[in-house]
Amino acid sequence: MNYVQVYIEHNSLSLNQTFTYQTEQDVSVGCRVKVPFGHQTLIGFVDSISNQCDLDTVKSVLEVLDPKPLLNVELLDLASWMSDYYVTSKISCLKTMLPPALKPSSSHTHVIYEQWAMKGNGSGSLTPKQTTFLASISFPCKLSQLRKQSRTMTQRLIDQGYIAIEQRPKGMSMPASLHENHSFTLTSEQKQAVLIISKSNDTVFLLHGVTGSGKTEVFLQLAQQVLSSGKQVLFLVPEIGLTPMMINQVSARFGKRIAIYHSQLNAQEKYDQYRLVKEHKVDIVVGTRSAVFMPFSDLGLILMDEEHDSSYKQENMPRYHTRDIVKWRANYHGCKVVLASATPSLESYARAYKGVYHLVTLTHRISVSMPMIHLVDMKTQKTHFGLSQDLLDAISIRLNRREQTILLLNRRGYLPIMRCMDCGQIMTCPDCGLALSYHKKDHQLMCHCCGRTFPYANTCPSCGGHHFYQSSMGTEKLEEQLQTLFPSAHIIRMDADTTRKKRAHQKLLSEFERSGDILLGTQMVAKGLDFARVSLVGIINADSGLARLDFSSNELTYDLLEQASGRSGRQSQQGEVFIQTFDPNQYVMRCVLHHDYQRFFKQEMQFRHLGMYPPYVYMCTLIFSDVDSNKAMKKASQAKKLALSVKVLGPVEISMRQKKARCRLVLKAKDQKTLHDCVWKIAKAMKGNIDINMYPMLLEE
Ligand SMILES: Nc1ncnc2c1ncn2[C@@H]1O[C@H](COP(=O)(O)OP(=O)(O)OP(=O)(O)O)[C@@H](O)[C@H]1O
Ligand SMILES: [Zn+2]
Repeated sequence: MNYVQVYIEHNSLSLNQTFTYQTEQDVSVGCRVKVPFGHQTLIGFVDSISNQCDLDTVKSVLEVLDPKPLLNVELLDLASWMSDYYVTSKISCLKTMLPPALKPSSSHTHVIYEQWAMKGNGSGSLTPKQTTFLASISFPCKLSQLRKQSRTMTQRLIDQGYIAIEQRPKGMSMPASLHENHSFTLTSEQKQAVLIISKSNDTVFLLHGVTGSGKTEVFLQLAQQVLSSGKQVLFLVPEIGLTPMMINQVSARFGKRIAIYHSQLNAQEKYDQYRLVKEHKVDIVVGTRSAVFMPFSDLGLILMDEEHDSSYKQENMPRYHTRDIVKWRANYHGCKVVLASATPSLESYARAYKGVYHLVTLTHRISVSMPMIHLVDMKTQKTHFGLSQDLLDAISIRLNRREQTILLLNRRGYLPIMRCMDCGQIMTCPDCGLALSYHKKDHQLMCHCCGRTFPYANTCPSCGGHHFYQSSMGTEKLEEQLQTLFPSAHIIRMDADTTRKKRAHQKLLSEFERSGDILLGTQMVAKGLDFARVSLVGIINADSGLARLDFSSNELTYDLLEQASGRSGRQSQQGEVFIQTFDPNQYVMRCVLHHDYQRFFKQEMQFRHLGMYPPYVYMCTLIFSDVDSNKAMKKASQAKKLALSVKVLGPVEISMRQKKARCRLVLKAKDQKTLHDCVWKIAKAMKGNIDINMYPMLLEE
């Protein structure tokens, strides 16, 4: 008889509690089992196994779900480490690591594969007709199309190897022929970077390269070296939808041996990609956050692009940061890590500064200089619908020259705030207490925090008034107004509302590349885009992020402005940027004006030092929630009494979530272990739900 200790996820349990069950079946650590728990049947993971037990009564396992453990030894170890490091339940870590469909079941939609024709290295003689046919094909293209044109000639070219066939899940983007196997001659800076990283004995590198300095090519060359030595490569990107060009480049370079893993895949597609890695059928994985848990067996290199990006931090349980996982896995596999960004996180840059990471820099763009920044002082400018005359003139010039413009407004919807003109009351979400936005197309009010929507009422709930301030605007209104100002311009809007559908990002971006004049949107338009014809970037409301007064507001604003600016003039035209601000002397604006990351870093580090914030201290937030705000406050105060070894801020009441009041404590310590031990002490002593966020990137979410 086997006695197994099983992790179960249940509200009533304290962190990482296990229960003992018995079974006669074969079972190993890490297998999923179905077990009775109270009146319920739950699925748990086996934590350990023994053949003895001193309990009087032991319930039996109902079913062993996996003949072999789903996760290998490395990933099981990683789950234990994560649970300890982030003070979070081990079962949530195990669950996070696995693709949603562990086993394809008939209820899942199956992937449909398509055959693509790729250019092959054929040999042998061809008839003149076949030669003309071959020359007319623009690779890659769907095989079915070629067959329609001539079945026999297509087959002949396949037989002779002039056409190679590749299976791809339907709907997956294919490498554009333009990028086909095309690698650049590296600039001397790029060459130097590749050389340093490949020759050095250090493990973690920070590649700090200004926007448009060609970091991608450095990545690809490093990947190439590692792949030729037979090892695997993990290439992490923040958001797949925004990096179609990057994906094309990687797939064009490395062909079939690539898996692409991200949140827009359905369960079956994820499972397929996961299996490809597990069975070592691919050598390189390009993916977002969750790809960091792929079951590699022989990892040789991890590349993390835009390492500062907040999407690398998971904001629900387990609240991990991809960078931490990357370093853990690199250590396990004995491989190198390259973190890259034009605006590295303060934390990473501070480590590089101290020599913990090896700093490698790219200081120039490939063939143009950095874009020219204009800070537009909105206190003195004449504006039309929130747009300054300077920016409008610059847009007109671009329209006349058939160049492209990107506009950033970091608020979606039509009216971001509904404030009554009679009594001043703001319409708020009853669940969160935060302002509701009006969305004109759907004609409804929406809470951007919880997503709840309400029918539009043109009546103030407090005084019955019918007039609302029209002073602020979101992307939906900006689009409408730009279209009035520039009636013949082709304007494309990209924000959470226009990108709900699968592959919507790609569609909008290729529409922009083909025929767009203006791309406007939220922070999505600031990330990673590389369009040759964009020579103007406008930032409408540059101060909005600074108003938040979070400890990282300056850093996030600097990143956003510098990254957005970086989309302008990347290839041949000299770029220009107009930043609309009410405070052009604020130091973040001054640093962006000169693309001066170093100065930003030094000054911001001083503020962090004075305020005792990361990276000078280790920080954690604890949030206690309850329908009764007094109870939430009481729990927070109890926890505070346990936190003797660290500095504590709060408790303070913060915005509600799901009708529950929330109270927050902020814990800080100079020493990581002190903080870690203190949080564990609280987590063990206080049962029930505490939302623990170790090393948060923001205080307010
Ligand atoms: N050696 C090279 N010669 C010519 N063009 C190059 C070279 N390396 C890169 N490029 C081109 O320069 C442009 C910028 O490169 P890339 O997109 O890699 O920049 P980046 O450093 O990732 O910038 P960002 O941080 O803004 O994303 C791209 O269009 C790329 O194709
Ligand atoms: Zn809400």
